[in-house]
Amino acid sequence: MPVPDRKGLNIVSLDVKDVRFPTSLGGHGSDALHTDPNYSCAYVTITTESGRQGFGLTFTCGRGTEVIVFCIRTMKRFVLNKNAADIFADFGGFWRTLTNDSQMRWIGPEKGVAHLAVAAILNALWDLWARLENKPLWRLLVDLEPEELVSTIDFRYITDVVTKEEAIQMLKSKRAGVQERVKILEQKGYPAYTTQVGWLGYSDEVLASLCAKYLALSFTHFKVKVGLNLQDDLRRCSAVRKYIGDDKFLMVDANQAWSVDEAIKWMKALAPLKPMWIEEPTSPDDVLGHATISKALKPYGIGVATGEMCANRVMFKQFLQSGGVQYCQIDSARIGGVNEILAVYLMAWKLNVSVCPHAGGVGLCEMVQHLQMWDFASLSGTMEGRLVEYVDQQHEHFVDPCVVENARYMAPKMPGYSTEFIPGTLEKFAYPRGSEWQRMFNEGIFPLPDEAELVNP
Ligand SMILES: C[C@H](O)[C@@H](O)CC(=O)C(=O)O
Ligand SMILES: [Mg+2]
Repeated sequence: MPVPDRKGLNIVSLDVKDVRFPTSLGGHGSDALHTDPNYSCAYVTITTESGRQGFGLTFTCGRGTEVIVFCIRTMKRFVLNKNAADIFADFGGFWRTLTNDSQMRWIGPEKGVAHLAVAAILNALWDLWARLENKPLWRLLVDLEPEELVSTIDFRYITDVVTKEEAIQMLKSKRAGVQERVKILEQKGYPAYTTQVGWLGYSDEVLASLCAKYLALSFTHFKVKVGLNLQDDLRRCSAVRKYIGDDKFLMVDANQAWSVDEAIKWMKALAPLKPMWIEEPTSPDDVLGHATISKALKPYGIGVATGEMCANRVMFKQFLQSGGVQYCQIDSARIGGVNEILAVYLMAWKLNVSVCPHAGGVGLCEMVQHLQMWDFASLSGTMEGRLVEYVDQQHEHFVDPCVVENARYMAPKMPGYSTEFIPGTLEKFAYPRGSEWQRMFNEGIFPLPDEAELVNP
């Protein structure tokens, strides 16, 4: 195991900040249910005795970020004064300590605010580990021996689909071609699709100009938000289909707007526009509902995608087992960090479902590219039927922003998980005291926050 020397790696601080960007002003990121999101995150910085740092975040839509910040502060006790090398040497064991504390698990377990907090902390730890190894995270994952990688995963609740031993065998069977696939990633990157054209708050004119922009950037797959009004959806999706032509791909995303029967009816109406998938047609918890929708839409060639609000590996297991999902959308900031996401990739591969990561949020594009590149190099060995979402927002705030060229993510080169903000970002966008927020309050662009938010230092 490439576990760093323990010297200097005692964790001496865990800092967390509420960071918000005023994206609702332009309708960026808007969908049927999140009509005015301010793209935000709880941003964690972990520092060791020797001054080494790891940065991690979980994505939110504005209000409520302070709740996650509080939860992360409560969880500090599980991290402070631990030695980072000890954590990495038994990452699976540490994962259980963090997610299954006998008192805190009552507010989860492994779901909701508690799990979002866990994700931010674990993302910071994985970033720290990759930095200590002087590798981008995807290379750290690829270079771990199958036994080492698998030791980071908690297999409790999923052994009926995949066991530790089976996972090791799956990874070993792919070892032979790993270096060739790494070269392919370094030379050609990984295919992306764009959601930027179709936020629900965008006017028809903006949608038209963005279609032209992303076509010129060589994108072949375009996702459009739907679900508020069928006539509007028909008009917007017809326009996009007209702009992109029949040889490109259209995906639609309802962000949980419908009941099961409504989803089927609505999608039958959109079927002539040939959407490749309907994303989050109904409640993210309704496994059997998704299976019903998948079955009903199969004859129309429409698959079902979900995962960005899937609570944990157990829910993913059921979606994958039930035939409720044809495109599995892992999210780097919702479930329990890389450790739990690896479990989902293993189950999806075994159950023959393509993983197409969700990335509509702050820093998600930066993170999920690493995970999907690991999948190509070490597990699935294929890019067939797989794409990583790309939204062109907030990249300028990252020290190592994702780079998308010719509609492909270029392989990250800098050490870490690409999660560190540039210094000015916290000064400007920490909520509510950042200079940009102060300016917007003074100018009346946003109301002063209420008491709950003000208690956040
Ligand atoms: C609120 C977010 O922008 C959400 O709409 C993102 C999403 O559903 C996606 O990227 O997919
Ligand atoms: Mg979505």
